[in-house]
Amino acid sequence: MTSDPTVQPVPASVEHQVDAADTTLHNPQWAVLSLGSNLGNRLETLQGAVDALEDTPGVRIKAVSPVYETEPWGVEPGSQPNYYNAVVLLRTTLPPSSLLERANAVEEAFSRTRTEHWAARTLDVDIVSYQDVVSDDPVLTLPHPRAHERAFVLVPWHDVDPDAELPGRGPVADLIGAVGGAGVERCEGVELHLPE
Ligand SMILES: Nc1ncnc2c1ncn2[C@@H]1O[C@H](COP(=O)(O)OP(=O)(O)OP(=O)(O)O)[C@@H](O)[C@H]1O
Ligand SMILES: Nc1nc2c(c(=O)[nH]1)N=C(CO)CN2
Repeated sequence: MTSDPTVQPVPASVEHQVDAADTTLHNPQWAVLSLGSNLGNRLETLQGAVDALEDTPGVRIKAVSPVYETEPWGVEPGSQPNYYNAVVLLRTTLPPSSLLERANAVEEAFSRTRTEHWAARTLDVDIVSYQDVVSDDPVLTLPHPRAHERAFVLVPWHDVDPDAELPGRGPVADLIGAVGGAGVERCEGVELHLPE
């Protein structure tokens, strides 16, 4: 025990937070991100997003999926251009909130503007899952609350991790069986690359 009167006792809640951050720092966690673009040069934008994510301290991309051309989900058919979609698997020492901040910063770097819900966009970066974390916080819901019904997420994820499971929802392969693969076409001859 210190007798220094300027030293205040650290509340147990803060100690737990510091311990949790320390554990994350020494134990990189798996996260799955979904990338989408349906405005501008879609391929260039997705490649730029991969590069920017890989350039993030505390983030290492382990796999990048094939690129799919996909029909816009959740909006009137024909009301928006088709998307290019892909999924990246990464290991990260960032906590989920910092990974979301970085994802939002990468979107903004590609001139993403927020207009109405599910509007066309230059770039969308969603956190599909972060290890086995389950949270209903609206600022960061984990896993992503609509991932299980989106073939444009499930199909590329399954390509890079055939045994993947969506926490609370089950194997990705089974979820694909349930939603089907309609409106999701592999772009032959088009690839995203991990920076050297
Ligand atoms: N898992 C998540 N990944 C990314 N954003 C999330 C997540 N959970 C909650 N959000 C919140 O959702 C807000 C809106 O995100 P965004 O504008 O990208 O939605 P959207 O892409 O149009 O729709 P959707 O969420 O259905 O993909 C973000 O500001 C973020 O705080
Ligand atoms: N095909 C497709 N449809 C979407 C997408 C997307 O990335 N791909 N993103 C949305 C909002 O996140 C809404 N609809």
